[in-house]
Amino acid sequence: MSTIAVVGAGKIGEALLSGLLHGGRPAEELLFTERHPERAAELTRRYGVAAVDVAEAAKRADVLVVAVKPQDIDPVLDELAPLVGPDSLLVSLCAGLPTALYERRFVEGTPVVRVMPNTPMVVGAAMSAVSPGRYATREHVRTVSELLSCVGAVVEVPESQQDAVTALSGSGPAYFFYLVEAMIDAGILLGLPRAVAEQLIIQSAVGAAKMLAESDEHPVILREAVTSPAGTTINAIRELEKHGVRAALLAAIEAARDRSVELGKVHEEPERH
Ligand SMILES: NC(=O)C1=CN([C@@H]2O[C@H](COP(=O)(O)OP(=O)(O)OC[C@H]3O[C@@H](n4cnc5c(N)ncnc54)[C@H](OP(=O)(O)O)[C@@H]3O)[C@@H](O)[C@H]2O)C=CC1
Ligand SMILES: O=C(O)[C@@H]1CCC=N1
Repeated sequence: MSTIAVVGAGKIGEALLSGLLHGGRPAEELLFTERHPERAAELTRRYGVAAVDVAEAAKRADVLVVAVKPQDIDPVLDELAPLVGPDSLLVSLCAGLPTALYERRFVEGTPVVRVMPNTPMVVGAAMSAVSPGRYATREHVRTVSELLSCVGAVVEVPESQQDAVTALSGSGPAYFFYLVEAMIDAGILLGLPRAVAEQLIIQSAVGAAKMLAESDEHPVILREAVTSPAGTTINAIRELEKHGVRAALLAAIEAARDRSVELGKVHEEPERH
């Protein structure tokens, strides 16, 4: 039995707890820390997982998952520093923060694995990318990858690619939700009842995602199969091109990557003496 503690059970921390429970991990093997007692009580009621303080989390957990906002990391590092060491295993889900930041603040040799997951972990369909820090061994990477494989797919990438991964799959679900939201609005514009528009678009999204995942065809081929000569789809595609939607996506994802880099830079600090 191994215990996993999530430090900061907000959106992604809760998604991880919920996904692990959904994947069959017993509640007794999970812990979390939260700074608002009402939020902690609500999560314990909802999931049957115990809320503890950071000291207890560090003492009892085999894997400590840090899931606070990058802007909130400093006090968490200060709290964790005297409690962790080479026998611990730290997992950071924080966008932009390099493993080197943790390594600088912790006892030398403390293993850290950087992970960029995404919220579909609540339904066992996450995409998580893992990168070992300087002191993380293959065994540490295996432990973290096995843990995450209970809540979706896992890929290992060099840490230098994590800002791009964050922009692509970390934020990725938001782009799809945004697209779905806009397409539902289009249904309203065309006079459909909202409930009908929602059903049409969500089922089309699920169907398209299933085809992307299950067929061997490239997305271009799948799109071409919908685009009949002189038909309806090509008229829509022409408008998408005219409005620069492809360029907008490239720029949007580049901006997300830049923000991830920036979040890491804010924490680029000189060695503490
Ligand atoms: N949301 C997402 O889809 C993804 C998020 N991430 C990363 O996960 C991290 C969390 O993001 P997200 O879940 O969206 O953010 P949230 O703000 O929802 O969650 C962060 C949680 O940490 C709590 N917290 C802050 N400081 C402490 C502390 N000292 N001790 C205990 N708990 C604390 C916050 O409490 P409070 O409410 O008081 O602030 C909050 O509940 C970020 O670093 C983000 O980059 C990574 C991949 C995807
Ligand atoms: O928006 C964010 O900063 C986080 C990281 C990836 C997804 N959500």
